Amino acid sequence: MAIIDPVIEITGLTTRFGSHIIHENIDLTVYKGEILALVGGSGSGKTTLLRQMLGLVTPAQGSVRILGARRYDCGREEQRKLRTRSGVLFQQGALFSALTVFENVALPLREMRTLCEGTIRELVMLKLGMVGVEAQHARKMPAELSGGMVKRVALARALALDPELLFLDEPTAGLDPALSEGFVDLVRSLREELALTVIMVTHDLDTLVAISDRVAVLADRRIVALGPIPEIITIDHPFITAFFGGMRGRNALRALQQH
Ligand SMILES: Nc1ncnc2c1ncn2[C@@H]1O[C@H](COP(=O)(O)OP(=O)(O)OP(=O)(O)O)[C@@H](O)[C@H]1O
Repeated sequence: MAIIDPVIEITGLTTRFGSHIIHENIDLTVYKGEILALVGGSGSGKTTLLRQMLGLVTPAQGSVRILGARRYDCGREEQRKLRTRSGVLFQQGALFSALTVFENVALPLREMRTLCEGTIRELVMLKLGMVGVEAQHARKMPAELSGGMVKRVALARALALDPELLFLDEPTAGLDPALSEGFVDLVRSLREELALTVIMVTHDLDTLVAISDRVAVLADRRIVALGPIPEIITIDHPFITAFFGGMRGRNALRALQQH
């Protein structure tokens, strides 16, 4: 896969909540077609950085360019377009509990206000099929679904508008290892099929090893390491040593060597 075009360009980004500085002068470029994983300790600002790429948290300083547009300095129409070009799977509140599976996936399509009911129906069923959810589940309520199925439906909703960028916040949290593996395989094949760029926050080493092309490590308010895993693990930083050096880290890295 040729990785050349930058689709996200963050430069000189600083984030403050009151007197609390979360990020300081961060630069990060994400390239078209790659899966970039953001890792870091609890509270290091991973989710906040993801939300800044999505236009949900304004940085104190710096610039965020998404698909060539300035995220925090463009008109309303441009903002709306950018939103439709990004799909998001948040860790919490993945689905609206009062809506059926069908209506959850239909929601972003209805918000477009341009599609007729027949087209919406076709697209919803297509997206559910893409993530391996059978048509019979479309009428179910989220509470009737297994954890793995909820994630798949949320992914179908994230893909509803055919996004170019897919943002995943802890996509495998709460799934057992077999379900995690299935979900990771799904993301990998969708990336190939749909030419997606994926930005993912994860604590899960197995997921990280299985699908990330590059990893960005957030610590000390900065990105202290950025690159493929074999490069990252050579960097001498306490977070990296603790994260990759434990028993789970060693097991996950062994899996990487066997790939
Ligand atoms: N809206 C907000 N107002 C004030 N503080 C915030 C806000 N959002 C996040 N924070 C603080 O910013 C810091 C970074 O939060 P963030 O959720 O980005 O970290 P994280 O790396 O994703 O953590 P975790 O792995 O625990 O989810 C935390 O100290 C958090 O309390």
